[in-house]
Amino acid sequence: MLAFANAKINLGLYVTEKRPDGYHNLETVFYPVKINDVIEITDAGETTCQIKGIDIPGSTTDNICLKAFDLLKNDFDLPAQQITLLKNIPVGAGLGGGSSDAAFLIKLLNDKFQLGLNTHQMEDYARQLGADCAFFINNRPVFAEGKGDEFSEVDVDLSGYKIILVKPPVHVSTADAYSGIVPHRSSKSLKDLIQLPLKDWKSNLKNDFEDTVFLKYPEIATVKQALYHEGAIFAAMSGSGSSVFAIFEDQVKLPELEKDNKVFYNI
Ligand SMILES: C[C@](O)(CO)[C@H](O)COP(=O)(O)OP(=O)(O)OC[C@H]1O[C@@H](n2ccc(N)nc2=O)[C@H](O)[C@@H]1O
Ligand SMILES: Nc1ncnc2c1ncn2[C@@H]1O[C@H](COP(=O)(O)OP(=O)(O)OP(=O)(O)O)[C@@H](O)[C@H]1O
Repeated sequence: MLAFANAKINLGLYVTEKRPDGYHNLETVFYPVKINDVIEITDAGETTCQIKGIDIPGSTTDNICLKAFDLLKNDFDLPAQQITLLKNIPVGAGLGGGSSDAAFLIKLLNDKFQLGLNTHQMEDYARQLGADCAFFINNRPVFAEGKGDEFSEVDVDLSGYKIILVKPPVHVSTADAYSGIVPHRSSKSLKDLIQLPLKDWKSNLKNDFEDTVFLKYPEIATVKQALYHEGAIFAAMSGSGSSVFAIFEDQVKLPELEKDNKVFYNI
């Protein structure tokens, strides 16, 4: 069986306070985008994970897909599986790639072995694997708070626009990015700001990681400026970086940006 695990971007991201458990509370809107990893599971003599496509730093045995499998195996009698992952989502890019793989594997195992888990039960398993993971179970635009895994409805539809994503050749560690942040409560809730017309997002929506990450990696700020120069209605770094997305009215070609970065069109 196969699953196509898409990525996400963050429309606004406010880090509001440090939690006693060392994590941070935040406000963000998760929005799914069409850059997909492909996950295949087949019955096997032992459970292993084989990775193709983009290289993932670290050992294959540390892959989050194996953590997801082991989590469900603790509660269900699952036969060994060969997990094959075709990695297309840039790694360490603020796109939730690993979290998405884990969430889609949970959904795949639920379907293949008819575990009978509903959306909320799968979200509870996903929460144990990462702060970004639970979003990918329902996989629809949503307002998120808490660690990023407490959801409420939001009405955002960008299907009439062209979304471009630019990945500079920079890997940003999420933990490092959070360690550089001074949490603060924003004067207006993102729940209200996100309802503004798209043309007003540039002056109202912010990603709190940009201030510190741009200082350390100015090439990411340069990409954002270039996207606005090319006519983007809204552009921002996604998550803790390093990728930058931009929303355009119409198709664009970005030959200058393609020279130094990986560019994904119309995601
Ligand atoms: C930056 C975002 O991408 C925004 O969507 C997410 O908050 C990151 O989520 P994630 O990559 O799934 O993060 P995890 O793998 O759960 O945590 C990685 C590290 O990031 C920090 N972390 C993560 C999420 C959060 N709400 N507060 C944190 O402080 C912690 O140091 C944690 O050890
Ligand atoms: N299947 C996987 N795909 C990508 N990274 C994985 C995977 N399994 C484990 N990892 C580890 O998780 C780290 C974070 O990867 P990921 O691509 O999720 O970062 P990200 O896109 O910045 O995510 P986020 O937006 O949640 O910060 C990687 O550096 C890698 O070492």
